[in-house]
Amino acid sequence: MSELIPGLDDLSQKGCIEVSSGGSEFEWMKFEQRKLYTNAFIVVDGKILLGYKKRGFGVHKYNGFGGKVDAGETSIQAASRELMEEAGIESSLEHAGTFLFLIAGVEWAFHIDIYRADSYTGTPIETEEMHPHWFRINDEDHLDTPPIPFDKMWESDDLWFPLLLKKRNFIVRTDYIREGERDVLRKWCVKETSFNAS
Ligand SMILES: CNc1ncnc2c1ncn2[C@@H]1O[C@H](COP(=O)(O)OP(=O)(O)OP(=O)(O)O)[C@@H](O)[C@H]1O
Repeated sequence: MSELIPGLDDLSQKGCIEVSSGGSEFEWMKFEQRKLYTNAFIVVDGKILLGYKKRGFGVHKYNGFGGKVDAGETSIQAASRELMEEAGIESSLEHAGTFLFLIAGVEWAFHIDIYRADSYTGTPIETEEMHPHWFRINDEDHLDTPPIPFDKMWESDDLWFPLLLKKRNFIVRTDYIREGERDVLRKWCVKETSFNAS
């Protein structure tokens, strides 16, 4: 039985398989409040759509499309709204994972609901916040499309992307520190919560 991750629902961790963890020499960071965010990934025909963030938090990184959940909105409503605002597309999103992210210097914890979809309608467009690009998800197909640019993403993304791409559900906690201009991963735990791969 692996350690329960503090800050994430205990029940959802029951019977989970720990996929990876690190930074056991450090304590999990404390936090007083959490803010709800979303992050949506479209995976179609061997490719994933990521956006290059042009401004704000996580600027110059590639990521899914998402943002804060507004008052009066459910998380999935926020995820659909952000996907339209940031990429100009609509999609039927499925919940893929829950991600708790702390970073030294930010007083709240980011509680991020991660969504995925294998289809969408519309055409991805560049918006004020994001520039969309397709990346191949393996090295067997679409060799004319670049691979996922993990070196230009959050350092922890490659810990849970394999689960996202295999359609396995997961929970993740990552604690980061700031070193100068860099955000550095210090402690993490990734658990798979569903074992019914499709
Ligand atoms: C390791 N840490 C992380 N790993 C992966 N993704 C992360 C993340 N930490 C934040 N994210 C995502 O980054 C976006 C920020 O959203 P952010 O631009 O601040 O929100 P929103 O669009 O509401 O902002 P504006 O108020 O319009 O500027 C949002 O998708 C959120 O899920």
